[in-house]
Amino acid sequence: MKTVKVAILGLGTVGSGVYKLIQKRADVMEKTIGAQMEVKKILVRNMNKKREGVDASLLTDNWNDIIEDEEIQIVIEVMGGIEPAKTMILEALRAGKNVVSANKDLIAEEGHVLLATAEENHVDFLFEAAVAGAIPIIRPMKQCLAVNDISEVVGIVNGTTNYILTKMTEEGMDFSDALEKAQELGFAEADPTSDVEGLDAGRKVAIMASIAFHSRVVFPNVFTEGITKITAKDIEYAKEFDSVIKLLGVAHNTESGIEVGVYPMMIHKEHPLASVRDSFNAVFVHGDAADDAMFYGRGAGEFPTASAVMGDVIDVARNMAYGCNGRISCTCYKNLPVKDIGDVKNKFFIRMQVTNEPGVLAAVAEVFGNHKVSITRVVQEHTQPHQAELVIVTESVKEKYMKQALEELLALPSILEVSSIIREY
Ligand SMILES: NC(=O)C1=CN([C@@H]2O[C@H](COP(=O)(O)OP(=O)(O)OC[C@H]3O[C@@H](n4cnc5c(N)ncnc54)[C@H](OP(=O)(O)O)[C@@H]3O)[C@@H](O)[C@H]2O)C=CC1
Ligand SMILES: N[C@@H](CC=O)C(=O)O
Repeated sequence: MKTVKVAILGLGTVGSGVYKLIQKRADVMEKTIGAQMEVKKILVRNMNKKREGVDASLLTDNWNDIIEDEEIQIVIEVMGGIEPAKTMILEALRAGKNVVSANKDLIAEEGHVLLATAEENHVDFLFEAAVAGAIPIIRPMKQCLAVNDISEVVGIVNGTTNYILTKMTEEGMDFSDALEKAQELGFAEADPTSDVEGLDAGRKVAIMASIAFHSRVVFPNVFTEGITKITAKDIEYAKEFDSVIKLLGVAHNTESGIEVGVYPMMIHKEHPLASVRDSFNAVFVHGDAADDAMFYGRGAGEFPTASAVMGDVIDVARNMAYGCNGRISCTCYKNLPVKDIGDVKNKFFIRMQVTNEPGVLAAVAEVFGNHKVSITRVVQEHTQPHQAELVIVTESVKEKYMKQALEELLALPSILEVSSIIREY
């Protein structure tokens, strides 16, 4: 019986899940891949950390123990960050080792370099776990939907923020308490700023857009706005409007270029994405042949993420059995422009504090009118003796016109504060 020998880089949330799944599924590996699977080495940073249930003899903090070991055929990179992960992956690929990675930070910036290196060396570089945890989305877009002209990919792709928004909406939980809980549950990144500021979702949207539209979209192309400014009051208004607030990653392939962004959006409660709760993720894809397809599941955490990683590892091992590694390569054969956010159209919910006097509403409407912004809904609430809260909902308008209108509004003496600006889906 053959043995496929693997190395795991990182033994944190995801690495531990991968290690445990390899042990747990040992009995079926023979039937699944026609070989046994053995973890030969595990790279960690801190050799003194206590690691329950792990054979200590496998641990190393020396990369040479892995790269120089010719028996290791698959490297599973689950340590995260740009460096040293990038150098290690490139060295592994050049040494003829297949690589599986969950590292969206790196792939969203340098995926094309890693894929090209894999291709040159006839090995696999797979990364299903980098987007939406357990949900199969990379492979379905690359393979099952390959014949489609995909025009839209929209989704909830960050488990931490979806968990926080769910807890704030359903239990009135405080933002920081909900974040702490998400960290305890292993959903959050090492630096949770990536989650709450929309950067993590932005990286995933860049990866999905590149695959969906066959054109390279990198993280710096993605406009990102997080959920840190969302208040209990905004959530209350969303409920009043029969909606919920979700952090959405949105990518469209339009005639004038690719639109990519991540922002909190009010979405009507009847929409399927509105019922995606806790750390669950969901992605909608629209293709010209398939029409609408939706993918739903756990987007973060130890086993959901390890499940996706292991799917790739098993694929690599199967390819090894048939000698066909390196057959799935980069599919970015177009060079489409990515639009500036200013040229992207959205509907807006704007909540502001104004002086409570005649003519304020008319002045606000005039400013919006001057900048091509049409108003669809107005709610006004008297909050203090001489102050009111004014909520305006707009029609779809280019972001640059909304920006200009807001700048002009803020110069009006009757506008005391613009408290929230949230897009509507
Ligand atoms: N957590 C999740 O739900 C998901 C995570 N991912 C991605 O998976 C990857 C891993 O995430 P996660 O498991 O949460 O991260 P953790 O922070 O829990 O674990 C990181 C692991 O990598 C090791 N490590 C980090 N830097 C080095 C280094 N320079 N040399 C050697 N070892 C190193 C750490 O070692 P030590 O233990 O010694 O500190 C640790 O074991 C990231 O790319 C992340 O974005 C993707 C989808 C979901
Ligand atoms: N921090 C990420 C982990 C998975 O990618 C998230 O919360 O979704």
